[in-house]
Amino acid sequence: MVKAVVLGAAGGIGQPLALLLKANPLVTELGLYDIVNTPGVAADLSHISTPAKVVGHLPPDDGLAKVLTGADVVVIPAGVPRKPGMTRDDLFKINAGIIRDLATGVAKYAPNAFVLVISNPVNSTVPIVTEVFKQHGVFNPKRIFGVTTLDVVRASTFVAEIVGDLSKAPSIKVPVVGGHSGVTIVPLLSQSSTPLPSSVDQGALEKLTYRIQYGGDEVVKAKDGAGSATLSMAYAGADFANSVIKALKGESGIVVPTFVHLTADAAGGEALKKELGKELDFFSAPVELGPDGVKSIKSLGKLTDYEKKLVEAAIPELETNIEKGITFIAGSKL
Ligand SMILES: NC(=O)c1ccc[n+]([C@@H]2O[C@H](COP(=O)([O-])OP(=O)(O)OC[C@H]3O[C@@H](n4cnc5c(N)ncnc54)[C@H](O)[C@@H]3O)[C@@H](O)[C@H]2O)c1
Ligand SMILES: O=C(O)C[C@H](O)C(=O)O
Repeated sequence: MVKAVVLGAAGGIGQPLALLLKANPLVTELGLYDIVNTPGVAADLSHISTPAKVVGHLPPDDGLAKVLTGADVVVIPAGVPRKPGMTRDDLFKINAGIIRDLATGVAKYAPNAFVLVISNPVNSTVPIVTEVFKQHGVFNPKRIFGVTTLDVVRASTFVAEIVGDLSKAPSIKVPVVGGHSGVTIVPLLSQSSTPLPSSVDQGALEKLTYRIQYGGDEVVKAKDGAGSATLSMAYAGADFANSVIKALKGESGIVVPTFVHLTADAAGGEALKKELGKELDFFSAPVELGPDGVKSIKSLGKLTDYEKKLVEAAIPELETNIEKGITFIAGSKL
C-alpha cells in the first residue's frame, strides 16, 4: 500500500503530476491538496481505471491534516512560477512562506513521509523544509529530497538530439549535480552513458552545458508570461516519485541525482563534502535510494577540468541560496 500526496495539486504541474501518479500501479491512494479546485481534479481523476483511490482536500475542515495523514510520499509543487525576466530566487518572497506552512503540516501529520520538493527556488526551499522539520524535532535527512530530475531529463533529451536519435533519449543517463538554478546546475557530460560524438568540440560542449543550465528559461520565454515548465516537470516529478516508491517497496540499486542534506548520518555525505572542499549542507549528487530513503550519497566520479570549474562556480551561489532558506526559518516563529 502506498499513499502519495500532492500539495499544490490543482496547478500547472500539480494536475499532470497527479494524473501520472494515478496511472502508477504502485500507488494505492492519492491525496490531492491545494487552496483551490482539488475536489474537481480529484473527481475527474477518480474515474480512471487504475488502483489508486483519489481524495481531494481544501484548507477548510483540516484539509491539510486529512490529506497528509497516512502519507508515504508527499510531492510539493505548490507556489508561484517564473515570468520572463525573473530568476528562481525572485520567487523566494512568495514561495518561502508557502513551503514553510506546508512543511509545518507535513512535520505534524506525516513526519515519516518522504518529502519531494519541486517548488522553486529548490536550493532554498529544501533547506526551509529541513529547518521546519528540525524545529518540530522530526528531521530525518534521509527523507527530504529536492527534485532536480528535470535537469537530468533535459540532459538526456538534448544529448539524444545531438546524437541524432531521439529514440535513445529514455536510455541516455547523464548525471546532473549541484543544485537547481543557472550556474548551480552542473551536467557531467563526460559521464554520459552514450558518449557525445567526436564532432562536439569544447565550444559545442559549452553550448550544450549552457542549454541544460538554462533550459528552464527557454520554456519561460516560450510561454511568454503564462508560467514555466509544467508538463516536462510533471513527467520528471512522477519519474522521481516512482524511483522513491520502488525503493520504498524494496527494489535495490536505484541511483538518481537529487538535492539532499549532506549529513554525517547518510553514508557518503561527509566524503562528498571533502571532495567538494567545502562544508556545504546540501548538494545534488547521485544518491542510492533504499526503503528508508537515502541509502548512500555517491562521489561525483572523475571530472574533467571543465567540469571541475563548473562545480567551483556553482558553490558560492549554492551557499548563498542555502543560507537564505535556513535564515528564513531561523527568523520565523513556527
Ligand atoms: N524543481 C523543478 O525542476 C521545477 C520545475 C518547474 C517548476 N517548478 C516550480 O514549481 C512551482 C509550481 O509551478 P506551477 O507551474 O505548477 O505553478 P502554478 O501556479 O500553475 O501552480 C501552483 C499551485 O500551487 C497552489 N498553491 C499556492 N499556495 C498554496 C498553498 N499554500 N497550499 C497549497 N497549494 C498552494 C496554487 O493554488 C496552484 O494551484 C513553482 O515554484 C515553479 O517554479 C520547479
Ligand atoms: O525555470 C523555471 O523557473 C522552472 C523550473 O525550475 C525549470 O527548470 O524549468
